[in-house]
Amino acid sequence: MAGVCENPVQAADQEEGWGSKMLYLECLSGISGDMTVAALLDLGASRDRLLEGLASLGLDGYEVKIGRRAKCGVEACSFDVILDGEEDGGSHDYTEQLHDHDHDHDHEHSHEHTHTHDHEHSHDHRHPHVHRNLGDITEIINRSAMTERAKATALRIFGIVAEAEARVHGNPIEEVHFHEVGAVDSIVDICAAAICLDDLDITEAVISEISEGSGHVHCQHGILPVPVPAVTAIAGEYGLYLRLTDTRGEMVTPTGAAIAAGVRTREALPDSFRIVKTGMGAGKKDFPKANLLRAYLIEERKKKEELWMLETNIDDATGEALGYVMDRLFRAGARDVCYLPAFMKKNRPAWLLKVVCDEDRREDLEGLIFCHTTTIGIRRYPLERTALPRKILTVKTEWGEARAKAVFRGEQTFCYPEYEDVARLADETGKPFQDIYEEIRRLAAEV
Ligand SMILES: O=C([S-])c1cc(C(=O)S)c[n+]([C@@H]2O[C@H](COP(=O)(O)O)[C@@H](O)[C@H]2O)c1
Ligand code: NI
Repeated sequence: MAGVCENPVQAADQEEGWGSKMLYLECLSGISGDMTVAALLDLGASRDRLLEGLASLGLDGYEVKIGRRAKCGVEACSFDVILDGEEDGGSHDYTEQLHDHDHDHDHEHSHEHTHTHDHEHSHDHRHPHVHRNLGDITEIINRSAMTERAKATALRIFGIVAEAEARVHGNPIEEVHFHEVGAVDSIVDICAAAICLDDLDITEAVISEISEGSGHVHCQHGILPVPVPAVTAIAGEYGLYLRLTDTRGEMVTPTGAAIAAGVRTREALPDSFRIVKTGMGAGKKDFPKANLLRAYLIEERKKKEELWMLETNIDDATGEALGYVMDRLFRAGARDVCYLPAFMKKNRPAWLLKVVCDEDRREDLEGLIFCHTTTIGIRRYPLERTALPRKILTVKTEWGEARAKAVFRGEQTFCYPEYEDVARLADETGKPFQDIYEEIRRLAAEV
C-alpha cells in the first residue's frame, strides 16, 4: 500500500534561538496508559477534544473520570476509565500488587471471560470482556472521528503491544488476541494518549530511563514476574531504558511501555533547553516515592552553526589518492567535499580541494588532509550560508519504503527523492531509475 509512514523533522538550524517544541516524559515511577493521559491533560491537552474523540470510537459500557489526585502531597491530574458496574477505582490506591483473588485460569480460550484488572482497581471484581484482535481494534480506530495523525499514533501503539504479545506467547501477530489490552479501558487509554499527543502537536519526544518495581503481579495469564514479559519484550525491541528498583509492585504496564516506545523520536534530551510547561499524571497505586509521571514541554536551544571552508591546492597526487581522501573526509563528517581544476603557481595543473565542515570536525578533517595528501598547508575561513528549512519524509511505494527531502520556500514545497533509495529500488525491481524517482516524488508531494 502506498502512503506516508513517518515524518521526522530536520529543520535547517543555522539560526540561533529556540527549536520546535518536544515532549519529555520523566518516568521515575514507571509509566502506564492512564498516567500518560493524565500528564498530557495536565500539560494542556484539550479535555473537550479528548472526550469528543473517545465518544467517536462508539464503545460503550464505560465512563471516563478526569480529576485531581495528590501523591505525597503533590497534586496531579488523574484519568480513570470506569467500566459499568465498577466502583470508582480512581479513589483507591495500591500498596500491594498481588491480591488473593479467586482467579480464573481457564479464561484464555473463552470468548467472554472474567477479567480481573488488579493493577488498576483495588477491589476484587469480575466483569466480562471481549477478546479482540488487531484487525478488530484497527477497525474501531479507523471508523472513529479521531484525526488521521491520532489514528496513526494509536495504531502504532497497538502494533507495538501486538508484536510483544506475539513474541511472548509465540503466536503470529494476526492471531494475537488482546486480553487486558482488548478491554475497553485499554483501548480508551491508548486512543486517549494518541488524541492528547495530537492535540498538543507533539512530533518529537524523549523518554527518560523508566523505573520499574519488583515482585509479581496477577494478570489474566496468572502470576507474572515484574517487569512482565510484554514490558521486557517492548523495552528490548525499542531500546527503552529500564531501571529495576526494590519497590514492590508493577510500575510499568505493557500499555505504558508501548506508548513510550511509540512516541519516542529522540534518544536523549538536548544539551540545552527551556521548559515551556510541565504536567503531572497521578498513578493509582501508592509507592514510597510519589507515583507521578511528569511530562515536560521543552524547547531546544539552538546555537548558531559555525561552519568552515578548508582549502588546499594539490599538484602531485594521483587520482586514486584524491578519491580516497574525499571518501575519508565524508566518512569523518565533512558536510561537503569537492575538487576544482586549478592552474596554480609554477604553471602547474592542479586540484583545489574544498571542504565544508562544522567547527567541531575541523581539526580532525585537517588531520586527514595532512595525513593522506602531500600538502603542507591548509587555508580556512568561516562560512555563512542561507539554508531553506527541510524535512525528511518516508513514503511507502508499491516497491518498498523510500525517503525524500521536502524543502520549503515561502508557500512553495519542493520534494527531492533520496538518491540511495531510488537506486536501491531500481536495483531491486529492475525498473527505470526515473520512474521510481517520479513515483517517490509524487507520493512525497501528497503529504
Ligand atoms: O497484552 C497485555 S496488555 C498484557 C500482557 C502481559 C504480559 O506480560 S504477556 C501482561 N499484562 C498485564 O495486564 C495488566 C494490564 O495491563 P495494561 O497494559 O492493559 O494496563 C498489567 O498488570 C499487565 O502486566 C498485560
Ligand atoms: Ni500476554
